[in-house]
Amino acid sequence: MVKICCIGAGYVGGPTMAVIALKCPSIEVAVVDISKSRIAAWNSDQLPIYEPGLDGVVNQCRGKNLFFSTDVEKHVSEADIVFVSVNTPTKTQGLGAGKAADLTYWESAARMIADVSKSDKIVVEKSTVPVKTAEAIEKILTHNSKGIKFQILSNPEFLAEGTAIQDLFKPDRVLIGGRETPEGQKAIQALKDVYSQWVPEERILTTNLWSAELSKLAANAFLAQRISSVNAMSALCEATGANVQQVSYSVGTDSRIGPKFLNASVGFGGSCFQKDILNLVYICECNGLPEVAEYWKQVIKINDYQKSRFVNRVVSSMFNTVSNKKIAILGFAFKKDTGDTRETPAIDVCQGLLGDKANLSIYDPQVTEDQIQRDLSMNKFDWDHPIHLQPTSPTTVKKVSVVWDAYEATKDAHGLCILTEWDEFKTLDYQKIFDNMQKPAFVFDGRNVVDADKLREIGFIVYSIGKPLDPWLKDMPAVA
Ligand SMILES: NC(=O)C1=CN([C@@H]2O[C@H](COP(=O)(O)OP(=O)(O)OC[C@H]3O[C@@H](n4cnc5c(N)ncnc54)[C@H](O)[C@@H]3O)[C@@H](O)[C@H]2O)C=CC1
Ligand SMILES: O=C(O)[C@H]1O[C@H](OP(=O)(O)OP(=O)(O)OC[C@H]2O[C@@H](n3ccc(=O)[nH]c3=O)[C@H](O)[C@@H]2O)[C@H](O)[C@@H](O)[C@@H]1O
Repeated sequence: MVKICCIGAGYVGGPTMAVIALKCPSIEVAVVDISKSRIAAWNSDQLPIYEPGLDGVVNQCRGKNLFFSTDVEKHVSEADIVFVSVNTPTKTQGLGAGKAADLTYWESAARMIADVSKSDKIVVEKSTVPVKTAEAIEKILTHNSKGIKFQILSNPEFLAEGTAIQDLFKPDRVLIGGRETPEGQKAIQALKDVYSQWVPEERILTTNLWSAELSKLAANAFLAQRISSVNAMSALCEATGANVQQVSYSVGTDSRIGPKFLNASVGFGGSCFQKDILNLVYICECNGLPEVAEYWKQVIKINDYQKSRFVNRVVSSMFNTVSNKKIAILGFAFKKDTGDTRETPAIDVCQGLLGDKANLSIYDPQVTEDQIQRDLSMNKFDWDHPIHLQPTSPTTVKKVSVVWDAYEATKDAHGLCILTEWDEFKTLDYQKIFDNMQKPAFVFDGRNVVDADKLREIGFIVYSIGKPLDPWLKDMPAVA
């Protein structure tokens, strides 16, 4: 029986391995992690991450051919294929701080693999890593190998949170990069044999190592660039009276451009887009390509601009001050159908409003009070380290309350901001909300989820990102 071990039981390691176990009953899959609480949660009814459909997959395989364990060394030493899906955060100190990937966790995993291995292994990069990481890993493994042979493969993951299970069941493609030697090709074939249990042959792409590593950074950069492009247009739409949804639709019907990923928003979030683009920028700089680095940096600059533009709009509309005004925040996760708050635009928007002395009342159906308080008090990039290494008791932000209901959040509020596109925000009783708010009552829709015309009929002053402005808002320009 082929044995797979995955180091890192996070958003990628957990769902990916659960699907491999489900689709390949003849393979034994162990997912290991240094975080005891995470593994305990994977072994309980309350999984550590919220992902539609994940419970069902885990329940079908756990205890049969899918195991979660903190016994990292035992499972690595027994495995034929070792996936590494650990954190690759942005460096916060030293050379390349604020841009380069911090490979501390990767390196310690590689050293441990070399230490405990007693048989030949295929080591698979599942984490997103800088180009040429495989070469560094190869060096660590071969210098410490005691004669054992390792083949390194790059097999980046393209799943998106909230749709992880369907993305894994029906991926657009699976990408496997390996050495162009007979041993490298044999390793590629071994991994192909795993995926081909459920992924059509033509969707399994094979390349050299560096193309696979770079393709992952490139794919995320292209996706994020689309959002920054449409968000840049949203600012121009507001200035000219165009409607960004109509513009996106018109642009996206060109088959060369395509309709997906053109929704204007308060900004993109998530653990990877910013981190991976910064990483790409750093690689370009290291390779003497400052113009290319500058090009990709703009994607992040526009994203930051979009978030601060939103905050300025809120403040300027409300007579240029939100000091001691209650502002309701609906949605804190970085997108709907996940409880993940890593790099969520809500953090920057909330911090911007707190900077103007607002009182915030926050509601998100999947994010806990503890998580929100941690996010609002944590230093940039600290969130991307294993949970047990993060600050344990961050200070509570006093002007923030977290409630479990949208009606409670909006009661007596002067304004409400929609920051995540949760479906339930479309069908709230906005008449009831209006009746219980201070007047004039404002809605700032950062995701274009509400029917602005209906809300205006009720009496709200409505701002919808990228849409023609209410006369009220036109008279109050948001100048920083
Ligand atoms: N979250 C996502 O949707 C996607 C993430 N990625 C990439 O996958 C990688 C992992 O991301 P996530 O799963 O989101 O991170 P995560 O933080 O959810 O999980 C990483 C896990 O690795 C564990 N870990 C760290 N060092 C370890 C070690 N030496 N031994 C054992 N366990 C260790 C941590 O405790 C943590 O549970 C990153 O490189 C990320 O860029 C790629 C595609 C999608
Ligand atoms: O490497 C990764 O981590 C993953 O990053 C993204 O996945 P994810 O961040 O989970 O979610 P997305 O659906 O891409 O959304 C990212 C952010 O962009 C925003 N977004 C997305 C689409 C859009 O049209 N407009 C928009 O503002 C979302 O609200 C969210 O804040 C990619 O879509 C995945 O392919 C990739 O594997």
